Amino acid sequence: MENEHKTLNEYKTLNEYKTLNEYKTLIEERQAHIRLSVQDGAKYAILPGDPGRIDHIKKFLTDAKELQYNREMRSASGYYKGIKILAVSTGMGGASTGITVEELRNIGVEYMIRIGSCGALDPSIRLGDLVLVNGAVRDDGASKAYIEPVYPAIPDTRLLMATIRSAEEKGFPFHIGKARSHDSFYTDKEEAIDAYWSAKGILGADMETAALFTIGALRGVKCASILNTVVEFEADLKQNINDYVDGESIVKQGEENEIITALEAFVIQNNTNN
Ligand SMILES: O=P(O)(O)O[C@H]1O[C@H](CO)[C@@H](O)[C@H]1O
Ligand SMILES: O=c1cc[nH]c(=O)[nH]1
Repeated sequence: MENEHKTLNEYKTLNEYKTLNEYKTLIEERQAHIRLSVQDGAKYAILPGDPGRIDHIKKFLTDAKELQYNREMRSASGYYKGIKILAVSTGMGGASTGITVEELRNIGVEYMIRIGSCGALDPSIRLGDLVLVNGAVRDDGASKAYIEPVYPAIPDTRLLMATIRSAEEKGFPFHIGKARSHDSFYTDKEEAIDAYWSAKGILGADMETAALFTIGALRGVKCASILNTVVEFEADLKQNINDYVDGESIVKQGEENEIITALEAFVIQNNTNN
């Protein structure tokens, strides 16, 4: 109920609605892609790329329930230390991430943390290490569809700080730095591109963080991104991602670490808000 009213307040209070039907339509109407309505909303959402990761997040939630599964957007909700959490997969890439961010905001989500996977671009980063992203190179198409490339892709400072504090308190291996978000995996230039951004001090590569940060910031949503390293720098990309999908243990541990880091960051944020 708390979240419903937050969103509805952006429009009018209940008394100002012309009819009860108008009010009901607003809270019951499902978003086109995530298929969730204001009634499903929560203040906090954790966003994996992979719909399969929803199962792993649910293990950390009480009263976890599946909500919707449409295209690549699968959702579940539950509670972590008494706080309602939505888990919604974005699918791969900035385009579907942008749609997910917009529709989650429409149902009242105010804080979003991506829990993704990345390939390391920094040679010192090991499998399963977390990258807490403090800025992203906007090499994707979706963020550029919203605003010119000079606009920075950066997380919400306090939410980033909360992720740093929770990873530190848990003793997880992590790095703080920049990521590069891209739209391609198999062009003929990937090695040269990775070498270029590695030399510029970028820590890791993913496909969603830049769109999340850019679109989230433009829409007033507070965002952060935690990436689990599934490929070390200059290692075999296909082999490593296959190992991850097959449940290889170090990267699975990294995934668990990023889920806990995000959930604990929401607890820190929630304590600050209250
Ligand atoms: O594991 P997720 O969160 O999907 O993240 C990474 O994995 C996918 C590519 O294999 C891309 O979506 C990339 O950003
Ligand atoms: O190298 C990688 C590995 C995972 N995800 C990416 O986007 N790039």
